[in-house]
Amino acid sequence: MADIENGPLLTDLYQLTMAYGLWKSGRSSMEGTFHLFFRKAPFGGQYCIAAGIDEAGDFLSSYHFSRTDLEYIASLKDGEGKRLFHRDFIQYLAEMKLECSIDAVAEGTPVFPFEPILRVQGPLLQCMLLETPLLNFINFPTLIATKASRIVRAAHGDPVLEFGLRRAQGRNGGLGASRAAYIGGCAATSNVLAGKHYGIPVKGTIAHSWVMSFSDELESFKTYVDVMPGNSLLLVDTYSTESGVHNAIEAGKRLREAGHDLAGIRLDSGDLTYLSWEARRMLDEAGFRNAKIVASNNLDEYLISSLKEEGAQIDIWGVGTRLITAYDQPALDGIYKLSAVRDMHGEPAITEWSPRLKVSEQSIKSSTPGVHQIRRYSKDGIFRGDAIYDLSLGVDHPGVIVDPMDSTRWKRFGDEYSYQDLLRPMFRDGAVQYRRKPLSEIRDYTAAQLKGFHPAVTRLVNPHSYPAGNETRLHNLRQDMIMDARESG
Ligand SMILES: Nc1ncnc2c1ncn2[C@@H]1O[C@H](COP(=O)(O)OP(=O)(O)OP(=O)(O)O)[C@@H](O)[C@H]1O
Ligand SMILES: O=P(O)(O)OC[C@H]1O[C@H](OP(=O)(O)OP(=O)(O)O)[C@H](O)[C@@H]1O
Ligand SMILES: O=C(O)c1cccnc1
Repeated sequence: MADIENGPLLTDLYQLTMAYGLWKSGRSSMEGTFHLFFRKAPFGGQYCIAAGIDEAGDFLSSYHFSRTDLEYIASLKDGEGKRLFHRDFIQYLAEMKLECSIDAVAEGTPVFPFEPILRVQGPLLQCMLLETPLLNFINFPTLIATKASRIVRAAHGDPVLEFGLRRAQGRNGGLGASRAAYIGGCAATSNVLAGKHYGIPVKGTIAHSWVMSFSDELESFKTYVDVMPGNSLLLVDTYSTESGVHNAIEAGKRLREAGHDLAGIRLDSGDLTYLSWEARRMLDEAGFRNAKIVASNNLDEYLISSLKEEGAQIDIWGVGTRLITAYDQPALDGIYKLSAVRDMHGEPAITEWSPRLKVSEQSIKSSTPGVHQIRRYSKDGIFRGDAIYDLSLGVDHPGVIVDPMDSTRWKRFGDEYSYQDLLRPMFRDGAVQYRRKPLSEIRDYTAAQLKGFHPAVTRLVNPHSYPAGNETRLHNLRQDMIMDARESG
C-alpha cells in the first residue's frame, strides 16, 4: 500500500460534521479557546514530558485539503443515502486557510496535570477540526517520552538503548516512539529509519540468529569480529552464558591481535544480576576491563532499579517492548477542551473572551474556564510550583495557587521566587513561530529541566506531590461558574 498522506482528513468524522454544522448555521464567525492537557500523570508518576510538538507544527504548516481529500469528503453519504456535505461547504474547505493561533510549551518540557501543553485559539470550526489530530500528535509521544525518562532515571546515568521497533504499534508508532524515547533520554535507537529521519544515534549488537546460523558459537563470534572489528558487542546467551562469555573472550583475544578491542557482550536471559557478576569477573580476569556488559530481556524502570539495587554489573541497558508500547499504561488520557468563546460579528457581538465550563458530578472532571498560561516558580535553582492563570484575569504577585483536586490545599509564591511563563507562540498566520531545535538539543533540554525538580518529585514510586494548581483568581472564577451552573441546572 502506498504511503498515506498526513493531511486534514487525519481527524474524526464528527469534527467535520460539527464544522459543517457551524458553517451551515451561520456560526462560522464564532471563535474558541481550547487547551490540550491531561488529568492524571501516567505510570503512577507526577509529570509528563511534553512531546510531539514539532510534528504537530509540521502538520499545521502544511494544512490544506487536497483535491482527493475534497473528492472523498464530497462522496460521503448520510443515513438516508444523501450527500453528507453540501458542495458549497466543500468549496469553503478548499479555500480555507488555518487562522488559529497556537501557543505551546517547548518540546521536552516536564508538565503536570491540568497544565495546557497547547492553547489553541481561532475560528471554532477550525479549532474543532484540529482537536483529533493534535491529540493524536501529542498523546502518544508524550506517553513514550515520559516512560523513557523514567527508564533513564532508573539507569542512573548508564546509557539506555531503545530496541523497540519490532514490538511497536506499527511503523509510525515505532518511528514516533523512537523519537520520543530519545527526547526522554535514551542514548540511541536500533531503529535505522528513525536514525536517518530524526538524527538519533543508531546502535546495536547481534541476534541469536547470527550465532545459530553457525555450527559453532566461537566461530560465529570470530567471523563477526573479523567483519565488524569496531562494533564487537557479542550476544552470549544462545547456548549457555558461561560458555558464551568464554567464547567472547576468545574472539576478543583475536581482535586484540588485529589491533582492536572487544566492545562488550550482551546478556539476554537468566538471572541478569548473577550472570553480570560472573561475566564481569571472567572478562576482568582475561584482561577485558573495558568491555561493556549490555543487558536486555523485558526490562523496564522497575526491573532496572531492582537490578541496580542488587549491584548488577551492567553498563548499558537495552529496552524494547515495555518502553515502545508503554506496557503498563498504553494510553495517555490527554484531552482538548473548550474553555472560552467570542464572536466579534455575532448578534449580539461578544468581543472579549467569554469563559465556558463543563460541569461534572466528579469535580476533577469539571473543566477550567478561561484563557490559560502556566507560570513556573523557582527558588534557589529549584522549580517549586506552577500556577495556571487566566490571561484576562491576570495573576497576583505574590501569587497563591489552589490544588484543583482539593481546594483546602494551597501554596504562596512570594517575592523570593523567580518565574517563567511556559506557553509561547507556536503557530500564527499559517506558520510555525519558533526556531526548531535539533532533537539532541531537545533531549539535553529535557534532561536539564528534569534536574531542576527536587528528586522526590521525579521519583518512580509514590513521588512527592509537586504544587501545580489554579491561581486564586482563576480558582474563584471556576468555583463561581460551577456554583452558577449547578444553581441554574
Ligand atoms: N536478578 C533479577 N531480578 C529480577 N528480575 C530479573 C533478574 N534477572 C532477570 N530478570 C528478569 O526476569 C524475567 C525472566 O527472565 P528469564 O530469562 O528467566 O525468562 P525468559 O525471558 O522467559 O527467558 P528466555 O529469554 O530464555 O525465554 C525477565 O524479564 C528478566 O529481565
Ligand atoms: O526484551 P525487550 O525489552 O523487548 O528487548 C528487545 C528484545 O528483542 C530481541 O529479542 P528477540 O527474541 O526478538 O530476538 P533475538 O533472537 O535477537 O533475541 C532482543 O534480544 C531483546 O530480548
Ligand atoms: O541490537 C540489538 O541488540 C537489538 C536490536 C533490536 C532488538 N533487540 C536487540
